[in-house]
Amino acid sequence: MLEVQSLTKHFQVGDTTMTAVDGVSFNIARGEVFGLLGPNGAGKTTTVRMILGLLDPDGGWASVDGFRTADQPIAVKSRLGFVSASDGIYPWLTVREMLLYFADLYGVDAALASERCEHLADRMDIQHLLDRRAGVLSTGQRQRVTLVRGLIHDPPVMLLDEPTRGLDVVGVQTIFEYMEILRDAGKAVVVCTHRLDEAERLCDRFGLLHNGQLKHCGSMQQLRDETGRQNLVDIFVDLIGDGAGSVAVE
Ligand SMILES: Nc1ncnc2c1ncn2[C@@H]1O[C@H](COP(=O)(O)OP(=O)(O)OP(=O)(O)O)[C@@H](O)[C@H]1O
Repeated sequence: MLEVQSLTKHFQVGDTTMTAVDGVSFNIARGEVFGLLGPNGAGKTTTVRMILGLLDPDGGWASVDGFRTADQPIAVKSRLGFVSASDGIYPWLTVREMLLYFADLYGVDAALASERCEHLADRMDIQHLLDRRAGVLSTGQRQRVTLVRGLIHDPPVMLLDEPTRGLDVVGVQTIFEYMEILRDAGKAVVVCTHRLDEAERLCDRFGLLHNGQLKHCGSMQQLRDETGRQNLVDIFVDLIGDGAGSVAVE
């Protein structure tokens, strides 16, 4: 469903060229949750921005549901849902108005959008918030609304960038519930995070990025067999040595 092949991106930093993403390849099937993991600066966000079509790759390609980002950016965007910790909301709209507005931006038929809005509001327990102004929501309520918004156009592929950043224990639990909804719906999901403990519980397969390169890719069992280590923290410690301190393990 999501295919990433030899994606590469260089940046010019002063007089030197640095390679932020270096020939990264992976595939994600329907109903699969893939953790794109790595310490700060590993290249996670740059990879996601190339998949979304926000950044042109210097090499390689990404395709969503058979459509390549570089060739058919609109078709790709309509098939992607994106949720990030820094998502904004429209404070003067009610939650319902905002959700329907986003559905409309994606060209979803009005009757279908209303139906989806009710269904997702039920699943994510925000029915009681639909007629409130988005600007008055608490952080946790806002998070739920943002998660619903990412699904309003029913995309087959979801990208979640640091979805648990800044959330309390209830907020983190919400992400786990959301992930079940995505799995049930057969979405192909990419979760970018440096929270290895959460990733281990959330994801079916993992891609371990370091210095722009995908060093390991596979299920937890495959990674264990490949590295002889039992968990992601130990695998990363081996991979990046002293730099492992920048990977959150709490
Ligand atoms: N626009 C840019 N210009 C120059 N360098 C950049 C640019 N964007 C990213 N980089 C560099 O590319 C590397 C990868 O950055 P990226 O944001 O993809 O990492 P990340 O894995 O998402 O990190 P984090 O977990 O800290 O968000 C970093 O060294 C970063 O400084």
